[in-house]
Amino acid sequence: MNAPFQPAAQPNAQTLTTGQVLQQLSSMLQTLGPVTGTETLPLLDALDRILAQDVLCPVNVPPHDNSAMDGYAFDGALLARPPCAQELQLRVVGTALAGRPWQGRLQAGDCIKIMTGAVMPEGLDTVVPHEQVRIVDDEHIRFAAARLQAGDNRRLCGEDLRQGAVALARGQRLTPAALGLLASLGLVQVNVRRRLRVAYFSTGDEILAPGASPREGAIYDSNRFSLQGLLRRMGAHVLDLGVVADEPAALEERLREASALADVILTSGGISAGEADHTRAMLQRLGPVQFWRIAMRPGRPLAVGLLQPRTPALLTEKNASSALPAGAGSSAKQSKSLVTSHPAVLLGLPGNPVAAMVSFLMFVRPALLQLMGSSEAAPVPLQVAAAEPLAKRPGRTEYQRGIVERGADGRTTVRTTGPQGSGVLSSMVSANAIIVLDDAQADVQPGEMVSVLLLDGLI
Ligand SMILES: Nc1nc2c(c(=O)[nH]1)N[C@H]1C(S)=C(S)[C@@H](COP(=O)(O)OP(=O)(O)OC[C@H]3O[C@@H](n4cnc5c(N)ncnc54)[C@H](O)[C@@H]3O)O[C@H]1N2
Ligand code: MOO
Repeated sequence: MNAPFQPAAQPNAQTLTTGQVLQQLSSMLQTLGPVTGTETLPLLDALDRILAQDVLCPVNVPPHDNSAMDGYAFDGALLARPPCAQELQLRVVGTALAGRPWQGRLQAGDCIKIMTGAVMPEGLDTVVPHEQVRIVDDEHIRFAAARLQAGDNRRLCGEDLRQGAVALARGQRLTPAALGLLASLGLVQVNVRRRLRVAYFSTGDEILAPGASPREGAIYDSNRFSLQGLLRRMGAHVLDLGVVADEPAALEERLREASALADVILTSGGISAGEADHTRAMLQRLGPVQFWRIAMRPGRPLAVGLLQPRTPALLTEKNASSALPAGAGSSAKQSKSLVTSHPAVLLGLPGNPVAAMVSFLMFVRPALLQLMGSSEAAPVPLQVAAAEPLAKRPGRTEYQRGIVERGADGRTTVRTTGPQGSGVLSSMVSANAIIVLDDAQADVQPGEMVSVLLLDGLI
C-alpha cells in the first residue's frame, strides 16, 4: 500500500447511492494498492489465501495420452475401413494398467486391454469400453455395440493444462479445486499474499463484553462476534481490540493503536448523529475521514477514511502489547510484532447489528478483497419469484433478509424471514439470502421476480 488517499467528496455531503459508495471506495483503495508482503506456504496451508503471482505449468497435465475407460485400445483408423465395426475382430496382445504402461510391438488388428488412466500404447488412439465388447475367445474380441469414432475415450496429453501456460493467475483465491490443480502440476508450495491485518473494536457505553454482569440499559456486544466471524471467513488476520466506551480519550487512544497495528480498522457504532457519537468527532481529527449517508436500508451511515499511524519507532513491540485492551482477544497479542507504517483504512460501520453485517457484505467485503489483492468477482444475484408481497419504498436500496426455498411444485421462491428491523439479528441467522430491492423498485407483488444474493459462501 503506498500513496495516501484524499477524499473526493466533502464530509456530510449528499446521500450517496450504493453504486456510488462502491465506486468511491474502490478508487480510494486503488490509490493504496493491495498489501505487498508475500509468503510461501505448503499447499494445504494456503487454503483460501490469495495467489501472489501467476503459476505457470511446468508440465503437461495429463502428462501423456491415456484411457478414459476400462476397455480395449485399438487403432481408430480401422473404423474407417471395411468391415463395419460390428464385424471387426481384434486380437488382444497385452494389458496396460494405470502406472504400468504396455510396451511392445503391435501388428495391424491388434488391441490392448487397457484400464482407465493407463498410458495409450503408441499407435493406438481409441478405446472401446468393455461393456461394448463381445469376447470371442481367450485372444479375440468383437464390438457388440459400436458407435465409436477414432479418438473416442482417450484423454489427450495436456488437455487439462498445457506446459508453459498460466495455470492460475495472480489474485486467484486458493479454493480446494485450485489447490488440487497446483498439486496436479507436482508443486508442493505456493507463494501467497500475506494476510490482511484487520483491527476491530465495538463502541458504545451500553456495550457489555461477554461474561460481564448485566446492568440496566446495557446490551451484550454481538457485532464483535458477527463481524469478526465474517473477517475470519475472509481469511483476514483479526486483531480483537475489544469494546471502547463513548469516551473521547479512550477512543482516540484505541484508534491510534489500531492504526499502528493494522492495514484496516473496522469499528461498529457511533457514526450517526447521536449525542454520544464521539467516534465521529474523533475520527475527523485523526485523518481524512468521510461520513457517508447511503440511500439504503439497513446500513444508512458509513464512515470511510485513512488514519495515519503513530510513528513506528514510538510503538515498540512492548508498548504495542501493553497498549492492547484487557479484554482483547489473543490474536491481537500474538500480532504485537506486526507494526505497520502505512496509513490504515478506516471503515466505520453502523451499530445496529443487521446494518453492520449488511454493510460489511456490501462494502467492507469488496474493499477487503481489493486490499488482499483478490481478483474474485462480485457475487452474482439470481432472479427468484417473490412468494409474498414485499413492502418497498422507492428511492433507496433495501436488503431484506430472505429464505429461498423450493416448493412441492418444484418452483423456487423467496420470502422474508419476518420482521426486518435493523436490530433483529435473528433475521440474519434464519436467512439464506439477501433480497436486493434496488432504488427504483416499489412494493413487490407475489410472483414478481426479485434479485437475491445467496449467503452461502458469503457468511
Ligand atoms: N437522528 C437520527 N438517528 C439515527 C439515524 C439518523 O440518520 N438520524 N440513523 C439511524 C440508523 S439508520 C442507524 S444504522 C443507527 C446507526 O447509529 P450508530 O452507528 O451511531 O450506532 P449506535 O447509535 O452506536 O448504535 C445503534 C444501535 O445498535 C446497538 N449497538 C451498537 N453497537 C452494538 C454492538 N457491538 N452489539 C450489539 N448492538 C450494538 C446500539 O445499542 C443501538 O441500539 O442510528 C440510527 N439513528
Ligand atoms: O441503517 Mo440503519 O441500519 O437503518 O438501522
